Amino acid sequence: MRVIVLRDVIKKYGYFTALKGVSLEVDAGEKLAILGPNGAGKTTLVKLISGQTRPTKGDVLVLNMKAWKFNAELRRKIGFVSHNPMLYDELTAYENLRFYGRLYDVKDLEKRIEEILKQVKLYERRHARVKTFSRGMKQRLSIARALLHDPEILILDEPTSGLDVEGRRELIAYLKRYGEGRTILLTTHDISEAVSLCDRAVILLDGKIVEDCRASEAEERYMRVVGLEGN
Ligand SMILES: Nc1ncnc2c1ncn2[C@@H]1O[C@H](COP(=O)(O)OP(=O)(O)OP(=O)(O)O)[C@@H](O)[C@H]1O
Repeated sequence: MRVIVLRDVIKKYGYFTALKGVSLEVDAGEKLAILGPNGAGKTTLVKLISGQTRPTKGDVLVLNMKAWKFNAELRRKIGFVSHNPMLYDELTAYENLRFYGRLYDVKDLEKRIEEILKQVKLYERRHARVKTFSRGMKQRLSIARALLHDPEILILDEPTSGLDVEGRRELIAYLKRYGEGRTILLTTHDISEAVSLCDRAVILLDGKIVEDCRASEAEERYMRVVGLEGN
């Protein structure tokens, strides 16, 4: 089943065209890496799919619904993690999750929060304010938040940027384990990360998809179309 369909999508910011006619189809359960140099349009693409911005032209359908129309049913089916953890610093880990859980109407919320905090190894720190957390801990909490409502689709926009090697490895391991069975979109500058988490990759260059291949072929394709300096 196709869960994401983009047809001839153009996205302009004023006079600047960030996406120049992108078509893409993603099946349920597929794990897709979105690669490309700075400014290629990766964040714009995932913002369109997660309904944070609307296309200038073309269609963006997620689970057969227009992504940019505010739609509570669709919001509940998507989890989003970006390099900005999007957490409330003054609230504790527990309070942050309770806030989001109520927003998404999560059933058995107390139990679910306890379970997910244990999974990301933050249960012992559940009553500490987020401002006391390291960057890695914040990213683990933002994964917990994105998975709290058990979304079908997980969208990850450079989730490991700013983390050290160990933090990256750990985060990818969590995403592998808890992303199981979901559709995943991952934007990253780290091709080895893409290979480890994803089965398919697209390469964006200057607002267009220039390659669509198996993740295992992504490095060789990237070198061919973008070159080393592009990453
Ligand atoms: N709100 C905006 N207003 C104007 N231009 C924008 C806006 N957002 C993005 N752009 C421009 O659109 C282009 C694509 O940006 P985008 O953030 O999608 O690229 P990216 O591939 O995610 O880049 P990076 O790897 O640096 O995160 C860039 O040239 C950027 O400057």
